[in-house]
Parts: sequence; structure tokens; C-alpha cells
Amino acid sequence: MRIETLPEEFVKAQPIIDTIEAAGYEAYYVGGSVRDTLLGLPIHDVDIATSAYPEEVKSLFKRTVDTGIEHGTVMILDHGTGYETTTFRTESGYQDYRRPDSVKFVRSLKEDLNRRDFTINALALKTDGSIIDYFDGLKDLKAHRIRAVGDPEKRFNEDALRMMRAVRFASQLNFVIDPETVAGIKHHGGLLTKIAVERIHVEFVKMLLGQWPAMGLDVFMETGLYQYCPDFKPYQAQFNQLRTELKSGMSNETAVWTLLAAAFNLSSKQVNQLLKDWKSANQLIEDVQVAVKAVHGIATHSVDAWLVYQTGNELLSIANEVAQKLGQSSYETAALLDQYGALQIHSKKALAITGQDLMAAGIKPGPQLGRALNFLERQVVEGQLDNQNKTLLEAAINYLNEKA
Ligand SMILES: Nc1ccn([C@@H]2O[C@H](COP(=O)(O)OP(=O)(O)OP(=O)(O)O)[C@@H](O)[C@H]2O)c(=O)n1
Ligand SMILES: [Mg+2]
Repeated sequence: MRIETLPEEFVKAQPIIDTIEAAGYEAYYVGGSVRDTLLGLPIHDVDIATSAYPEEVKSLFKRTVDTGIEHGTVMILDHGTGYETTTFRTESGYQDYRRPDSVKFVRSLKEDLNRRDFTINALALKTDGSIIDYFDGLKDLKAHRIRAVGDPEKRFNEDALRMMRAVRFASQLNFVIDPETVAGIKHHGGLLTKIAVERIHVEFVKMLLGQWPAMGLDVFMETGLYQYCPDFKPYQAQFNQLRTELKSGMSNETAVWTLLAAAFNLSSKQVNQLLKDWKSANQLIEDVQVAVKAVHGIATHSVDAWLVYQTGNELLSIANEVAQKLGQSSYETAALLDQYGALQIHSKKALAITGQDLMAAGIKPGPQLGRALNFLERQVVEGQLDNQNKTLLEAAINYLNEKA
């Protein structure tokens, strides 16, 4: 198997491989970029694997950074691009189900590919476009199948996060997970609790951003993996509903969590807790709290509506997207959001007129002054009056004359 024309990212990286080879070592492109190229997908980062030991790699290039030297990874800087170059290695230990206790550098590509998670991720590409495939990765790519390299039990024992990686690849690529690999996930699901939430978070979000979320959610639910994620256990029914309703992925991370918060029917406080437990950034927590209100159509109070409006159109469109995904046209979210667009203020403080202004115009202090200000606020929020000093003064005088 040979790729005729390599994407430019590989062509650009070729001098690096050439330099390593000229020094007598082997070097290949490996990992996601090889997989995605074979699938005709765009690639992000080019990873290189080499038989040269880290010190040997460093001696060959002017500018390198030790990004993960203990695992054999050195970043080579070349014309403003960084290339992660990792020495072939085997791994052993994995006492904590996360990271190998010890890595051993080896000179054999096959041994290196053998330690990797899935066969579709265990392919190597040479600069001439030829593919090295020791574990039937090409066959699995063709069959749209995610299959562990070797024994799935061993692979998930080594790094439990790989179970989440399997479901997110299913959802990104529209692939099925091989039955033996699914069985391995079923068996080892509980190990997910040993993994840092931040890492699970990344994979979980990637799953719902994938183009075929149902492909990942099916396995996520059927293997019981969801139970080992923070706070998800009570929401089996809601997840199952999403599984059947979600025909395409969400457009960004805020939309992902807004979808869940709305589907789980969470209060603002519960949203806060959920997202905190998932170690989310504060900005994300704030945005989701506001967007979910809009989805539920409860942001009718002017202050809530203002919050939504203030964030610009982004949260509005997220709320809209989520409402559509949940089939909530009955909430008339779109109409509601249109109304927000007409909002000019969110409180009396933002009125273009003050009590002082009204008194200066001869209105006496007291209950009627308060009533006039309330009237103006309501009219401006509802878009009946422009928020301009002169307009408001006239309206207040008319209002009080009518009342008198
Ligand atoms: N838990 C993991 C993580 C990574 N890998 C190996 O390291 C490669 C690169 O890892 P990473 O960049 O995390 O994933 P990609 O497969 O490249 O996917 P993406 O496109 O999302 O980067 C993977 O292809 C796989 O061979 C692995 O075996 N086990
Ligand atoms: Mg990658």
C-alpha cells in the first residue's frame, strides 16, 4: 500500500526525517495524521517515531525542546513548526492505569507500534508514501472498525483512558468498535475512575463534537462507561434519549454542556456543580448557565434576557442549536431569542433617565415617581420606547398626566 501524493504537512516535515535517516537511524510518520490521511481527512499535527534515542535526536538538530523527554519525546523546531519526535519504545508497569512506570527505548518499529492502542493508530508512513502495517490496521480502516492492538484487556489495563478514546473515535469517524474490544471496555469500565477528570473531559467533549455522536454514545451507554464519569450515573434515560435523537455532533464545547444541562433538566446550581466536577473553566460554567436558561425559555425576566443578549449572538445561537437538537420547537426558542435582540436595557440603572431628571422636570418625589420609572423600564425592555432621555421624559409626563 502506498499513498501517491502526501499532504503538504508531511512534505514540509520531510527534511526532519531525511536528517535522521542520513545519520543512520529510522524515522516514520505515525499516529493520527497517518490514520486521517488514509481516510481522506484533514490532519492537524504530524508525529514522528524514530529509532534514534532522545540524546541522538537532539544532537542532530539546532533547536529542540524536551517536551516529554522521559517518554522519549523531543520537539524539533523547524521554520516555526514544532514536530514531536518520539523514540521507539515499549512500556511496562502501568500500576496506576494511566502512565507506564517505565518505558524502555528500543530500536524496532514493530515493538513501538505494538504498544499502541488501536490498529488504525498503529500504522507507520514512510516519506515515499508507503505504509507499514503489522497489525492489520489497513483492513480495519477499510472495514471502519476500531480494534485494540493485541489483547484489549491488556490495552485498557495499561491506560484506561483508551476506553474513552475508542468511543470518541467511533463518533469522529463513524466506525464500529470490534466486539472483543467492546467486551474489554465492559470489563474494565470501572478503571476510568482512576483517570484524571481533565483527560476524560477532553475525550468526552470530542465524542459529542464528532459528526456521528450516536456511534460513540451507543458504546458509552451499552458498556456502562457513563456510570464511571462524574455525576452521569443518574441520567441513563436522558443519555439513551440523546443517543436516538442526536443525528449530528454539537458545534462547540459550550453547546455540548448546554445540551446535557438542558437534557438533564439541571438548575443553575446543578449546572455549576456538574461543570465544577468536570473541572471546567469558569467562563464555560457561566456561559452554560446562561445558555441553558434560554433553551428552557425561562429567560423571560429582563435580567436573564439581558445576560443572554449581552454575550452577543454566540450564546443565542448555541441555545437555538440545543433546542433544535432536543426537538424543543414548542419552546419557541427562536421567537424568544428574537425578542432578546430587541432589548435595550436590563434594569432601571440602564435607563437613559434618572429620578433626578424627573424631579428636575417638576415631578414630585414619592410613590408616583417610582411608578413612572417602573413604567419606563417595562416599556424600554419590551421595545415600546427608545432608551433616550427626551423620549423617556415625555413618556413619563404623559403617563403621570393620564394617571392623574
Ligand atoms: N492512550 C493512548 C494515546 C495515544 N496512543 C498512541 O499515540 C498516538 C498519538 O496520540 P494522540 O495524538 O493522543 O491521538 P491521535 O490518534 O493522534 O488522535 P488525534 O487526531 O485526536 O490527535 C495514537 O495514534 C496512538 O498510536 C496510544 O497508544 N494510547
Ligand atoms: Mg494526534
